[in-house]
Amino acid sequence: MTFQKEPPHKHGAVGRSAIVLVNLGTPDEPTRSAVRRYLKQFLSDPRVVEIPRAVWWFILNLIILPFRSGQSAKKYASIWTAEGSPLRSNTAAQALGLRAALGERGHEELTVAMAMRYGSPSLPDVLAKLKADGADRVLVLPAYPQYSGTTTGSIYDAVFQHYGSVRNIPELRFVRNYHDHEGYIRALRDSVLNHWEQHGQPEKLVMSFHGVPKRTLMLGDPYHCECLKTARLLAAALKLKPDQYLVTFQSRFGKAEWLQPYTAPTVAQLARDGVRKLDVICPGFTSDCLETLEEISMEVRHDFESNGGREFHYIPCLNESPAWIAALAEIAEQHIIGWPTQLPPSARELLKKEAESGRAKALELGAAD
Ligand SMILES: C=CC1=C(C)c2cc3[nH]c(cc4nc(cc5[nH]c(cc1n2)c(C)c5CCC(=O)O)C(CCC(=O)O)=C4C)c(C)c3C=C
Ligand SMILES: [Fe+2]
Ligand SMILES: [Fe+2]
Repeated sequence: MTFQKEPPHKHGAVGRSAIVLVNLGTPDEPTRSAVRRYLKQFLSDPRVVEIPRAVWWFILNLIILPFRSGQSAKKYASIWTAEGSPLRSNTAAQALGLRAALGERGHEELTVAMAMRYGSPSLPDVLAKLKADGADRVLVLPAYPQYSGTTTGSIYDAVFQHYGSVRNIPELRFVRNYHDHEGYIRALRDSVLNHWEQHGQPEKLVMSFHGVPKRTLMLGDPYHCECLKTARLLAAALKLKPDQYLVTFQSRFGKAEWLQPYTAPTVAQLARDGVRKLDVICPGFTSDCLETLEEISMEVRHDFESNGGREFHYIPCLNESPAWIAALAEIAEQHIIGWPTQLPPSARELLKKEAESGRAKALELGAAD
């Protein structure tokens, strides 16, 4: 093992605190080659696909990547905006919002950055930049409310792996989940109630979560359980009776059985059973992305309408909603207990001097990236 080279530790150097909001990641462009690069990194993660490496290498490189890259690129093109991939721009906006919210709560010393597990800005690059800018306390905040080894667990892996070659490791803290956090449930409830104020209440509310292979549930992954708890709490907050809502799982990948019931066939069946007005919300996604904007709001909408459904509404993700940013700030605050809130006077002096010597930009790192 060789460790990364660092300048000698400066006596009395000022430590800073940082939060990294980490999301899944997304391609850099909606093109076949960029999607291929992204899918290759994503689907080579042993946390995501638990098949013996040698077997998977052939399936991935000879079947999945050649066929899926082009198909997925077309889907990405259908949701791309002037700001790029919605997942990335939404996560960046959340990081900026979180920085502002924490500032208002008196945490002037905190830096907030966003990073992606796959693609850019890459988690190792962001962690290295934070360290270079003097952060010696880092809170890793995954963008996933429900813990799964396939998502949250994989972010932890990438963090551990990065610091495996660092000599002077910062203090690390991790958010594990917030599927039952009051602020998160409140933000979801407000978003549904606002929607109903404008569009009226539907006959049924479908809560659609991203699926995982059923096998991972049997092998101890708590994800399924946490999704069901979120759904129960949201239903209670909305005072819904059991026959007014359903929990489903979307985005099945591959041939194996995934968590059931599957979203698309369930919605089609509801339409055939005579449901005319339906709302779908995706509480497991905190940012709108391909899986919500294309799969739910386009494909599943089509499945509903072509089976006799009349009125389909997709309720957007929390994205930058003020209630969600406030909840994120609460979640972060609950994990940084004991960290200094204010910059010590000596640090203010130092920042001033560094600003004068033109290094201010480097210290003002983070969300602006
Ligand atoms: C919200 C939690 C998520 C879980 C759990 C999850 C598991 C999981 N996903 C795949 C395969 C794919 N997912 C893809 C996109 C995608 N997945 C999530 C979130 C979770 N995935 C998000 C937010 C996104 C959207 C990314 C974006 O750029 O907008 C894709 C890529 C798109 C496609 O080609 O369909 C794949 C592939 C597996 C195998 C898995 C669990 C084992
Ligand atoms: Fe996924
Ligand atoms: Fe999908």
